[in-house]
Amino acid sequence: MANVPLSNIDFYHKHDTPDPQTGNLRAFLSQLFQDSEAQYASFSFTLDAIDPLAYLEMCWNQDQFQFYWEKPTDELAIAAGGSVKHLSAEGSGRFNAVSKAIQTTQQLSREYSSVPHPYSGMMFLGGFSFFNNISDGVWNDFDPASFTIPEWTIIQDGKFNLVTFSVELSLFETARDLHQHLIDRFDAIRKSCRMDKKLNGQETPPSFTQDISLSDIKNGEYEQWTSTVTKATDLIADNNFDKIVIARKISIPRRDNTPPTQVLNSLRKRYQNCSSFLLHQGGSTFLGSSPERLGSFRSRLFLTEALAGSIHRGQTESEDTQLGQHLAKSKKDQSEHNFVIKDIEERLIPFAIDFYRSPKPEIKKLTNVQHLYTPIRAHLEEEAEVLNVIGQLHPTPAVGGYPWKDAAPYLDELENFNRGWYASPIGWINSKGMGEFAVGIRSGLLTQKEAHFFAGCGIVADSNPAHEWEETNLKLKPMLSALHYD
Ligand SMILES: C=C(O[C@H]1C=CC=C(C(=O)O)[C@@H]1O)C(=O)O
Repeated sequence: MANVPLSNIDFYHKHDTPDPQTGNLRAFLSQLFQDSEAQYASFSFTLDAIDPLAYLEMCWNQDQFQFYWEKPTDELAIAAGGSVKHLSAEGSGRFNAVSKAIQTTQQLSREYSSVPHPYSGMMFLGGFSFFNNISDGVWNDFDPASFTIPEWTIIQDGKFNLVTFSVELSLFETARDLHQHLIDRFDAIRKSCRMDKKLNGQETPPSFTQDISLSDIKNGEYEQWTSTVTKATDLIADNNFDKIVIARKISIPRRDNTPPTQVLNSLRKRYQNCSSFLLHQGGSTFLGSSPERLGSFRSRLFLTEALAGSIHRGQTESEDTQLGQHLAKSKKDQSEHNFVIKDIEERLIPFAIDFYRSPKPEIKKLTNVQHLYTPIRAHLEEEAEVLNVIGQLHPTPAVGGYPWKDAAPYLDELENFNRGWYASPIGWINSKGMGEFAVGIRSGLLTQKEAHFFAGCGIVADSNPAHEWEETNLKLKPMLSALHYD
């Protein structure tokens, strides 16, 4: 978490560890091996004072699934690694397919926890592609829907830490073998934490600062952008649709050696009210710091939001306030924002018993940009499946268009790249029916050879290409800075 420095790791072997003398765990294990339906199991134990990002950094394994999520203002951080099971799907039915696969896996899973805690138990970590399928080879490591049950998860919830180990039971012959495995995993975490203290005493290898700035990137891309935005406003004037979100992709050869965990460390410090995320699979890393929540859910309560309409931050407090007021009054930004509210509410109707939003947008201030922001709170119907709700909301007009069915066919033609997982739902679900999905914006994809950065903005009837260009530059800044590209 932001207030726990990377170097300040400590870890205690407490009374509730998988100690051979722990009666409850032994009883659970022997029952587990008599349960003919059980195929997976998870084991949660408390930990003291550990920064999940520090642990992930220390045991980073390029060849394995790795995950990180942190929203400092919510005091929640999740680090995870390894893969017990991977669920994937594609096409328009991918949300439903993953939802069903998760339910089936949960029915076959058993859970032990040394403490009753909402974050104990198995987690499903992953996300979805923007479109039903992915046509660009740079996203080869990411399926259109991809969720992993990690081997280990460390969760920091406020000041409380929990570690969970998940296993596939067929890999263990006896309860004793599994018990030994848990002891070994626990000891390995302890040892790694000791090693980390040494590692943190060493100098971090310097990363090569790049001589690439946003003004260099401008070149021919600016002319292309102007013509794309003009085409979009022409299509709006011809009544094809009301709004479309056009994005840019910048691809740069990778010459820096900044570890992804360091990028995340810088993002979580600078963007405390954002969800900083990292998904590493098959050697590629998709990461970012998203200000936009697509949905978070706890039981039947579902929180989502409209986030659209942007302006830069001021140099002084008064300039900043004036800019915020200007944004709140801007007709162009209001219309951009209102399409998002209207569409989210329309899409929630089939799933919600009721929903509420404040009548006027608030201003959400990030380090370099401020947005119009309207939180929306809904109570879902008993039978609503949250991943299907997420699938219905995606893409909101904050990243897609309005009406989406009319704008969608033009997006491919206007943007000259496939979005992959950019602007898609990224997040987690746990065994208690809690979860959160951010919209994967302010993000980048790191492959072995290249870094790809994405940023888009909402185009409405009176959008101006030059202003929108500057807005995308502001939105690119967090990732470019975190990777030393500015
Ligand atoms: C599409 C992006 O931002 C969206 C979220 C907030 C504000 C936006 C805007 O003002 O255009 C965009 O709708 C992006 O950052 O890539």
